[in-house]
Amino acid sequence: MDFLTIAMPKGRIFEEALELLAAAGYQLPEEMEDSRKLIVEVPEEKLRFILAKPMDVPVYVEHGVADLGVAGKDVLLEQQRSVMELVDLKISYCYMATAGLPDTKMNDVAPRVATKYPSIATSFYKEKGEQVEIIELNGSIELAPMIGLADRIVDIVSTGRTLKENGLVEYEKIVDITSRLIANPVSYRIKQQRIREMAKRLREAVEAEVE
Ligand SMILES: Nc1ncnc2c1ncn2[C@@H]1O[C@H](COP(=O)(O)OP(=O)(O)OP(=O)(O)O)[C@@H](O)[C@H]1O
Ligand SMILES: O=P(O)(O)OC[C@H]1O[C@H](OP(=O)(O)OP(=O)(O)O)[C@H](O)[C@@H]1O
Repeated sequence: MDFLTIAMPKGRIFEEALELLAAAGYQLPEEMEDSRKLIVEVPEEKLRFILAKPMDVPVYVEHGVADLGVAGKDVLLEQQRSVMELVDLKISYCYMATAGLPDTKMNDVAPRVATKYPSIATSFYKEKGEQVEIIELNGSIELAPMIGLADRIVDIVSTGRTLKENGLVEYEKIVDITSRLIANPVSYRIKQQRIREMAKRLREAVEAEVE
């Protein structure tokens, strides 16, 4: 069967993305949310889902093993892969910001910035004309200023609760983040009709949600 393959991020974005697909009229099995299966085929809709780590979604799409994917704008900005961004799904809103201990200046000599997003952080400070050393971490980024590893962090803020509970404050907002529907450029050409139809239906569902 000629499936459209969609790479979906497990975790935070997954549920909202499924809800949006349902709102766009796609009939998906209910057990998809609780299943541990990594490939889910829905023959009735001619769809196949690959359940991937959020950071890996653009990798599958760039290599063409997935025609489409759902990825956070943070991941897209960080990785700059050769994929097409088709629809702003307006789900999983958060933003990227700098933060640190209150009332502290950046170290004049060798300022250090901890982050899971080295490329975004580098561009941000470069644009400000500040030279910083980037320290790449994989999570619990807020620890870095608390234990003296870095002067600032570049990380995602959603409710602000993690910063607050750890005595940190936000300094600069960098960019708003939502999830996007992305496509492999070759798939887009070859399966244009189906992909454009899905993009259109999702766009309409997003509009209906916003209203
Ligand atoms: N509070 C938040 N923290 C992190 N990511 C968020 C938040 N709110 C929305 N997002 C979006 O969700 C995506 C991350 O999802 P999730 O937290 O499930 O994965 P992850 O932290 O990258 O993966 P894992 O923790 O499994 O390594 C981000 O790319 C971002 O677009
Ligand atoms: O503003 P808030 O609502 O508190 O959300 C922001 C926090 O959530 C994310 O971490 P996550 O929970 O993904 O854990 P991690 O530190 O392991 O990445 C992010 O890195 C912040 O730490």
